This record gives sequence, structure tokens and C-alpha cells, in this order.
Amino acid sequence: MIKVSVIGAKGRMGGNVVNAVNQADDTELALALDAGDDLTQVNPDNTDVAVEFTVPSVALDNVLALIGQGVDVVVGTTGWTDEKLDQVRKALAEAPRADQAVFIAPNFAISAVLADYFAGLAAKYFESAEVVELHHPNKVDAPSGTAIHTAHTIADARRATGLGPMPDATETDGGSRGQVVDGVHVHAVRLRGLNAHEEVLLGNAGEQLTIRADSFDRGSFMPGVLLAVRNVSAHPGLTIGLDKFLDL
Ligand SMILES: NC(=O)C1=CN([C@@H]2O[C@H](COP(=O)(O)OP(=O)(O)OC[C@H]3O[C@@H](n4cnc5c(N)ncnc54)[C@H](O)[C@@H]3O)[C@@H](O)[C@H]2O)C=CC1
Ligand SMILES: O=C(O)C1=N[C@H](C(=O)O)C[C@H](O)C1
Repeated sequence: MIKVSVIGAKGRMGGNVVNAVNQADDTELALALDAGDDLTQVNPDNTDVAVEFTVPSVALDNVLALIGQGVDVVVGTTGWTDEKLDQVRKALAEAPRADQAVFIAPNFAISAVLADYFAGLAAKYFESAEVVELHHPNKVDAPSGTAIHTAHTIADARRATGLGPMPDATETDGGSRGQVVDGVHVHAVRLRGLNAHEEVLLGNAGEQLTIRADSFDRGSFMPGVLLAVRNVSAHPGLTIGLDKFLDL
């Protein structure tokens, strides 16, 4: 049995992870912690893998602490920058165990992982590409971690094939053109009734490809979370993206 502690256990995602861990045959719940609880309770005696779903402002500190306490970590919380990721790598290099592992996924839903992957395949064939993400209005960060990741995926594919900047004659913009991430415009919608959705729009003269992923229910993330829990310890160091654990 894999002993799993959940950090952010009272949250929308954390609560689902607690249920998923309790229901799976090969995992058992160790600790379920939330804001105000003592994170130092988590250690290798009670926990194989800690799952971190909190808020972007605290996730780095939690992950650094968990690394220092000798456990492997699966992270779903958003807000990761290159600087923060470097801090995680540094902490792993100094971790109590030489083979310690952290896995971070912008999105655990197979639909979103494939949408990102397909966007990377398609990007080099299109002159224009933009990302629209649509979420529930309780989400604290914009744009979504998934949309930022997809923008980088598109930008990497365009760079690799020598594509330059996208055509855009905009001269005045009060913000309607969205946030530019790695040269890709990203637009965020917050609407009651939505959960987590992303559209990648790719355009050429006279044609358009739309790639869309919809997570209607947070249960859609749980197979990916359990896949990460089962695989993280076999991948020492920092791994980013569920595609690394899939046969893509
Ligand atoms: N990677 C993925 O597939 C997904 C990622 N997310 C991301 O996961 C994060 C959490 O999302 P939700 O569950 O919807 O948020 P939420 O607001 O429902 O839950 C966050 C929980 O973290 C707790 N918390 C805050 N500070 C804490 C601390 N210092 N220690 C322990 N717990 C603390 C809060 O009390 C709350 O219970 C967000 O960054 C979101 O974007 C959400 C869905 C899927
Ligand atoms: O906050 C959410 O809900 C989600 N957050 C993640 C993100 O920012 O990409 C993943 C998914 O979109 C749901």
C-alpha cells in the first residue's frame, strides 16, 4: 500500500483526493492536513507520497518543507515560475534521501494533457494560435496554470520550426487581447457554472483548428493524481507534466 498524505485536504481538489485515495486498492490515507495544521507531522514513517493542492501563494513553502522532511511529493497547485522550480531542484539536491522525487502537473485530466500535446503537434502548421481558458469564478489565479503551459508548448513548437511572431495589427488594447505568455495571447473567462475548460485556436488563411478540453467534474483529475502517486517515487528529481507518465 502507498501511504498518502493530502495537503489542502479541505479544499475542492484536496477533498476529492482524500476520497480517491480511500477508494483505491493500492493507496491508504495517512494524514489529511489543511491551513493551520502542523506540516511537520508528515514524515517517511507515516507517508510515502504527499499530495499538495493548496493555493499558489503557499505551495512552494509547503513543497520545500516536505522535501526537507524526506517524503516524495505530487503537486497540483498552480503558480510555478522558473525561479520557484529552481528552488525545488535545489532542495531536492540537498534532500535527506538521494532518490527523492517531486512531480508537478499543471493538469491531471487526460483530456487537458492530450489537448496540450495535440496543440504542440499542430502549432507548427498554423500562422496564428491563441489560448482561451474558462473556469469557475472561485479560481484565484488567472490565467490558469494549464493555459500558461499550453502557451509555452505552442511557443516551443513554433520556435523549433522557425515560425516568427503571429500576425496582429492591433494598435490599441485596453486588455482585450489577453496576457501574452511566451508570445502567445492567453484569455481567461470566469463564469458561474463552469468548472475547467480550455480551447486552443489555431488559424491559417481560410481555415481553423480548434482543440478543446472540458473537465466538467473534479473527478476527472483523480485518475491522473493516482497515476502520479503510483509513479512519482520511480522518478527521482523534479518531473513536470503528466505526459511524462503516459505513453505519448
Ligand atoms: N493540476 C490540476 O489538475 C489541478 C490543479 N488545480 C489547482 O489546485 C489548487 C487548489 O485548487 P482548489 O482545490 O480548487 O482550491 P481550494 O481553495 O478549494 O482549496 C485550497 C485548500 O488549501 C488550503 N490551504 C491554504 N493554505 C494552506 C496551507 N498553508 N497549508 C495547507 N492547506 C492550505 C485551503 O484552506 C483550502 O482548503 C489551485 O492552484 C488550482 O489551480 C485545481 C484543479 C486541478
Ligand atoms: O483552479 C482550477 O479549477 C484548475 N486549476 C488548474 C489550472 O490552473 O490550470 C487546472 C484546471 O484547469 C483546474
